[in-house]
Amino acid sequence: RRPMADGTIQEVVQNHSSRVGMTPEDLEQSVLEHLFYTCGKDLRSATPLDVYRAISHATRDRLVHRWLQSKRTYFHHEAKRVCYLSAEFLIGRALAQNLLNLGIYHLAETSLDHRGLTLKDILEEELDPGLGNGGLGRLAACFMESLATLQYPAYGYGIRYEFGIFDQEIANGWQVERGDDWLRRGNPWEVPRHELSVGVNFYGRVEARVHVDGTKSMHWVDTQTVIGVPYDTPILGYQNNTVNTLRLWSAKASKEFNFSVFNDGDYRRAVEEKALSESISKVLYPNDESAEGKELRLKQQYFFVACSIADIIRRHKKRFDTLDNLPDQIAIQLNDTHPAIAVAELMRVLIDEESIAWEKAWELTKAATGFTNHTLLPEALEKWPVPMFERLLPRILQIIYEINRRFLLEVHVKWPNDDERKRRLSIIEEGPVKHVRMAHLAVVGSHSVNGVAELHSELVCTQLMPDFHDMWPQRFNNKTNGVTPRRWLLQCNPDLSEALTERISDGWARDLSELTKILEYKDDTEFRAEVRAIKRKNKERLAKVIESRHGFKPNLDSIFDVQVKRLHEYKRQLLNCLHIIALYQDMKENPESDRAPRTFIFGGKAAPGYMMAKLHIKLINDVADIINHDPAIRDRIKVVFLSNYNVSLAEIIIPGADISEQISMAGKEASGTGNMKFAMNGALTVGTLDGANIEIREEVGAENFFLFGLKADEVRGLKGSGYNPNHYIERSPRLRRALDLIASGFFSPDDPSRFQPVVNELRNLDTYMLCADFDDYFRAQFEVDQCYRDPENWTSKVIENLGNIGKFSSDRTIEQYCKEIWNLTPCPIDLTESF
Ligand SMILES: [N-]=[N+]=N[C@]1([C@H](N)O)O[C@H](CO)[C@@H](O)[C@H](O)[C@H]1O
Repeated sequence: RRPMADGTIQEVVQNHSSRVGMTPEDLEQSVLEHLFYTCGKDLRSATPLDVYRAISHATRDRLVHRWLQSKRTYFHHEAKRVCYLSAEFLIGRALAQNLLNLGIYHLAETSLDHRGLTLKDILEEELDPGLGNGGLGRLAACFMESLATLQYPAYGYGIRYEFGIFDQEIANGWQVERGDDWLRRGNPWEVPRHELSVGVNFYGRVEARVHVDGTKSMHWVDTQTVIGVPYDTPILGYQNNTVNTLRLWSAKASKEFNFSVFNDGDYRRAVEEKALSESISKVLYPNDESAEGKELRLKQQYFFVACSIADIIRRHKKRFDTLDNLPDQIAIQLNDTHPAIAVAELMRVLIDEESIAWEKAWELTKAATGFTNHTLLPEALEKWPVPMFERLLPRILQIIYEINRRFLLEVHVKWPNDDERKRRLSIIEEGPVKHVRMAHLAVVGSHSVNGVAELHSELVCTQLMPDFHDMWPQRFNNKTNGVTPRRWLLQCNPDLSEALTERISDGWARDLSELTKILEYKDDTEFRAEVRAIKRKNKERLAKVIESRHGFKPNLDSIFDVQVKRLHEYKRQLLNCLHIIALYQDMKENPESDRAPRTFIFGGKAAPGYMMAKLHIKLINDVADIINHDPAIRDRIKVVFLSNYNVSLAEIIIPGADISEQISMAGKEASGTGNMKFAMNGALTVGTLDGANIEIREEVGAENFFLFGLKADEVRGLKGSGYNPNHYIERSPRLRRALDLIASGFFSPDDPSRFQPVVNELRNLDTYMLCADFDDYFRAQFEVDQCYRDPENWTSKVIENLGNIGKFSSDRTIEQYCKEIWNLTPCPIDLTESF
């Protein structure tokens, strides 16, 4: 507390050197002090988990003053901030990333080493916060890190699930789900903010009150309240002073026990009510790209949205005594339809709680809100039954109806006699049971609607929402995804990062477009040799994981051919499996055939209720079993399914890959982000012209990308003209033979008809056109083989990918969002500034 000239007392964030000193000794001292005071242990009795907690707290000590200063700076400078609302944040482990972004990774390594401890081992003690399903959740995490690195004021808002995405075990080739109790060891990276808890209403009814001045107001009464308790996680910028906040809401019963119920001796109901309300943030729904219709899911969505909107308005009113400038101070981004109810909730708060007129409230809501669509899959588009909405959120439904009434009036003005168009556009889907279309609510309530890659954004306009595009073409835009180079290169591939920094300095870590400078070394033999040596070392690390889990050491000279992503038929893991079987049959027939050895590596979870995807996992494992134990094949083909694919495993697999499989049916994968991470780590892509593959190929050069398959318009054309898979099976002996082998039960001697459903789907429907793309895929894979056996040619392609991948940094994506949707400007943090 410093007395100022004008007599006022100023608060300055102090940092006492011993506590946050940046020398190895200081850090070592802090770790020992936390071991003692925080964990109640000394070095002799400390477990690796204790050391992990101690160094995590010591690291946290070194960011807290930045965190506080960031908040104060934004408040003081009235900085506009983005609030990224997402039901998923797949943030991965925090310690290594935070040490790196604080610039003290090596310091930590040294100070632990000094005590005979290995940072690498300690890092393994951290459990992955699996608060997401896949790409959408990880994208939100990459975005938060880029926002902080680019010094933009930002809040991430989501749910603090007690159980994240399930842990996947493979038992006898089948996926088995285990609860992911990720908090069982505590979490040093979160800070509860009980004082900012919010009450959220459910159920009840709405009553209208007419006031003496004739005005009417709506009141949502007899509700059941659940408390949302915020837990804050710091999001550090890369080597700057910015620390933004990820605020995740946890549900708590509003009152411990409903004593009146309790006193009536209905103990069970008392406990049930408590458990019921706290079940809201209990578990993440494990569906990727398929809408979950359960009432608890709608409760989860409204819960975190209502908490977040209340928090946003509370903070705004603390600074301003008007809400008129809300859109100048806040940008709200809806990460898919999961938080779309925010449009109606913001309206409710502005009208019912802030007494703002409907029209004004609507202008504020639209101006403040943006919506991102991440998928075209019809089954992923969320719509909720009106009766469920009525029961759970009666006031919100009323507001949605009024939004829709006014919207359809706007449609009527433009297309007076087009009832069919009104029916298509309506937020309410007519039918025996009416439904609320959440994507429609999001578009109507937003000033911006974007897709996540050029092709996808185009298909959003032409396929998914043509009527809305007709209505508001100016709202639709594209923001091609990106990934943070801090986690997905600097952290997961330190050797390659060093080789780059040695030659082009470390500017690339902040601005990935600087990677083009490495192209000057394309013909540099030393660099080329280093690129190969680094890949081999990373393959070795991956091979160790495979050996420890599957008991065999993959051949490091083999092509590490990797497909890791959620299991979904449109991602076509089955096509990859068909190629493996065809290759196997070829090798059996021509044992002398001279092909490069391959290690096929799969990983990915299937939604627990998605039986076909689970059957594909079983097929891959059964095929692996047969081929891996076939003496005729030796190690020329090895197949492995690595269980429990998550962010941490990806950080080991991706740097060790030679081939990145991005083989979805064109028009189905909105973007993909794994494709970007692989190319950034020196893998070459085998892919279709789908999602961001198209832009990756444009950037790295067609000659450095193994392309195959039908284009999106060809897929639509063929489907339109009655696609018949048999037409392709008859013309492809390899494909037919592979299908016959599966159908024969060769890979499932214990249950010969196990995979009949897989073969039937391909022969009768082939929804994702594997048969149409099979031969071309086989051809592309043959090109991979040929190229791999020419290491100089391969290395050139790898360097071309590395040098031209800069576009796919989430920094570029975030800059575009900030300039074109959120109208945000950076707000650097000065630690000496006092307020
Ligand atoms: N939901 N969803 N969509 C996805 C992914 N499955 O999470 O979002 C990702 C992030 O936008 C996309 O990369 C991916 O193509 C798309 O399928």
